Amino acid sequence: MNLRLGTRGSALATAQSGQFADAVVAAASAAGVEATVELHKVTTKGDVDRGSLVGLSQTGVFVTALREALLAGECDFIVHSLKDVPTQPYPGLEVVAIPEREDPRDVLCTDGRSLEELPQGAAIGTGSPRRAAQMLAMRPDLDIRPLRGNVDTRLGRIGDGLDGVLLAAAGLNRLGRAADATEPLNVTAMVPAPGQGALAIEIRDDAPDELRTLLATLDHAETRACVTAEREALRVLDAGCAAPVAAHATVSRGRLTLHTRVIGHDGTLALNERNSDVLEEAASVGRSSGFSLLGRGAERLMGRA
Ligand SMILES: NCc1[nH]cc(CCC(=O)O)c1CC(=O)O
Repeated sequence: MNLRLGTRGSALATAQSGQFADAVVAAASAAGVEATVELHKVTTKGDVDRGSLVGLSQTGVFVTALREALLAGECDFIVHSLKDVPTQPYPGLEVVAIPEREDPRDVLCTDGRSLEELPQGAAIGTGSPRRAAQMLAMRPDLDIRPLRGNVDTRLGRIGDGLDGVLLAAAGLNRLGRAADATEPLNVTAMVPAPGQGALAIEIRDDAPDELRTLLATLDHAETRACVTAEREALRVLDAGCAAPVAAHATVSRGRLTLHTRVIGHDGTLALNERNSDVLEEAASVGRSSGFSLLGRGAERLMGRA
């Protein structure tokens, strides 16, 4: 099989697509099939826009161009950062695998100082309302500044107007920049974004069985259950990647526990919901968490009521 993997051109997208391509070749070889994977570069609107995340009118700007290239037959499959993928299904496409998740945590990157060591009023860059609000809940004195751009650009701002920046551990790890993470933030203080650290592999729904079967071997059931719960909560809350909504599921002894948090923009008010059940009920755990939060006034916190 000679396969074409559609990818964005950013360093992070290229790194994670390249790593996944290697995994596909290895999985094929383990199954006694010879496969090659060639990266096909696609430019997306999200790579061009440089505004703050909050300013984007809709979620999914990073994924639409890739999906169109896949539907047009320019490539055979695509790899997304799951947290950038809108919750509604896309006609004609199918998520065939969700590989094992990377570190789901957010990290603080500074010149070496921990969060505790940063002075009163220190300037922290993030374009994410979820990160901003939870950061302010921990340290109300911090000066949260808007920040966008690729990981390199963001790291470059440390010591250049900013004392620190907030990033996903997964992105740094995939770029081989784990050493730039000064302090990983625990998932209770800084609940991650739904799907953070996970990838979603998409094919056309008329993809050949051989390709479908090969990619499906890279699915990780536990990760799939966790992100199903997280994204179902997000879907019920009708929130996108720019909303101050956090959801993180873990699995222990066959049970899945989902922690969902909706935070007011200044971090002073938050609603938390914890639900757990067997893995098979992942979607219903997410759904009931979302509905409980709506019943408790989540819409007001999200600024919609
Ligand atoms: N919204 C940008 C984005 N989309 C995916 C990642 C990397 C982390 C992941 O794969 O979940 C990042 C960068 C970041 O949030 O620091």
